[in-house]
Amino acid sequence: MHEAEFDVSGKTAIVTGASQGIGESIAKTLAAGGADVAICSRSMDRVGPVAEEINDAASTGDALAVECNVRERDQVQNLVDETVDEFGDIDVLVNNAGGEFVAPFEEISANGWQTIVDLNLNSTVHCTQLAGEVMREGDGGTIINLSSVNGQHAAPGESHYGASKAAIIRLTETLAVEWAEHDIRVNCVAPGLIQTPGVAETLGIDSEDMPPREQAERRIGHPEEIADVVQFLVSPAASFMNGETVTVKGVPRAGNSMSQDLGLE
Ligand SMILES: CCCCCCC/C=C/C(=O)SCCNC(=O)CCNC(=O)[C@H](O)C(C)(C)COP(=O)(O)OP(=O)(O)OC[C@H]1O[C@@H](n2cnc3c(N)ncnc32)[C@H](O)[C@@H]1OP(=O)(O)O
Ligand SMILES: NC(=O)C1=CN([C@@H]2O[C@H](COP(=O)(O)OP(=O)(O)OC[C@H]3O[C@@H](n4cnc5c(N)ncnc54)[C@H](OP(=O)(O)O)[C@@H]3O)[C@@H](O)[C@H]2O)C=CC1
Repeated sequence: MHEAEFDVSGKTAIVTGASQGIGESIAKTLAAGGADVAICSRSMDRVGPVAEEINDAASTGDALAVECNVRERDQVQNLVDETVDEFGDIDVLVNNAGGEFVAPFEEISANGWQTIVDLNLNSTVHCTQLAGEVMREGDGGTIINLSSVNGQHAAPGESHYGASKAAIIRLTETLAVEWAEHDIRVNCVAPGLIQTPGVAETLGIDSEDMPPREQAERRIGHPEEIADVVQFLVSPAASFMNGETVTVKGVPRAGNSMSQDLGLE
C-alpha cells in the first residue's frame, strides 16, 4: 500500500508577508504541520503577535518574527541570516508578500509602476536569490511563488500588477530548470479572489459571512484554501512537480471572472 506523503515536519520555512491574510495562513498551516517558520512583515508590531500565537500553540513548529521590507535587499539578507542563525538552514521559501492598487494604465506614474514591480517581482528576486544561495550550498529545497489569476489573464486597472505577476510565472519556470541540478523545486500558486484584509482595503470587499469551503458554487476563497495547496507543493507528495503554476480559484467561468464580478468590465 502507498501512503501519500504530506509531511512537512522538521523543515524550516521562510514566509514573507505573514502578518495577515494568505501569508499568515500559510505560516500557521506549515507550523501546524511541524515546520519551523521565519515570518516577516514591515512591522514587528504586526508580525510579532502571529509568531507568538504559533509559539503558544501546542505541537507546532517554532516561529521567528523578523521585521523586513522585502523591497529592500539588505533587509532580505538580514531575514535570511536571522533564519539560519535561529534554525540552522532554509528548506522552504514562500514568496507571498505582495500587493497592488487598481488604476488605469495611463494614470500610473513611473513611481507607481516601480512600486508595484518592486513589491511583487523584485522582492521575489531578492528573496529567491538570497535564500536560494543557502539552499544551493545545503541540501536543496523548495520555493513557492505567489502569482495571481491576474498574472494569467488580463484585467482592467491591473496592468502593473498583472505584468509583475505574469513575470513571476515565467521566473518560476526558468528557475525550475536552472536549479533542478541543486535539488530545488520551484512552483507557483495563482489564487483567484481570496478574502483577506488586503482585499478588503484595496477592493472594498469584505465578506462578514464567508461561504463554507464545502460550497462548490461560485464564491470568494478562504486564505486556508491557498495555504493547503502551498503545504501540498512543499511536501514530498509534490516531488514530481517543478515549474508549475497551480490555479486556485473555485468554479471556473469564461473570461476574467473576478473583474466581471467586481463590475470592472
Ligand atoms: C480586476 C480586479 C480583480 C481583483 C484582483 C484581486 C487580486 C488581489 C490582489 C492583491 O494583491 S490583494 C492584496 C493586496 N494588498 C494590498 O494591495 C495592500 C494595500 N495597498 C497598499 O498597501 C499600497 O497601495 C501599496 C501597493 C503597497 C503601495 O504603498 P506605498 O506606501 O509603498 O506607496 P505610495 O507611496 O502610497 O505610492 C507609491 C506610488 O504609487 C502611486 N499610487 C498609489 N496608489 C495609487 C492609486 N490608487 N492610483 C494611482 N497611483 C497610486 C502613488 O501616487 C505613488 O506614485 P507618485 O505619486 O510618487 O508618482
Ligand atoms: N487576496 C487575493 O485575492 C489575492 C492575493 N494574491 C497575492 O497573494 C499574496 C498575499 O495577498 P493578501 O494576503 O491578500 O495580502 P494582504 O494585503 O492581506 O497581506 C499582505 C501581507 O504582506 C505584507 N507586506 C506588504 N508589503 C510588504 C513588504 N514590502 N515587505 C514585507 N511584507 C510586506 C503585509 O504586512 P505588513 O503590512 O505588516 O508589512 C501583509 O502581511 C500577495 O502576493 C497577493 O498579490 C493573489 C491573488 C489574489
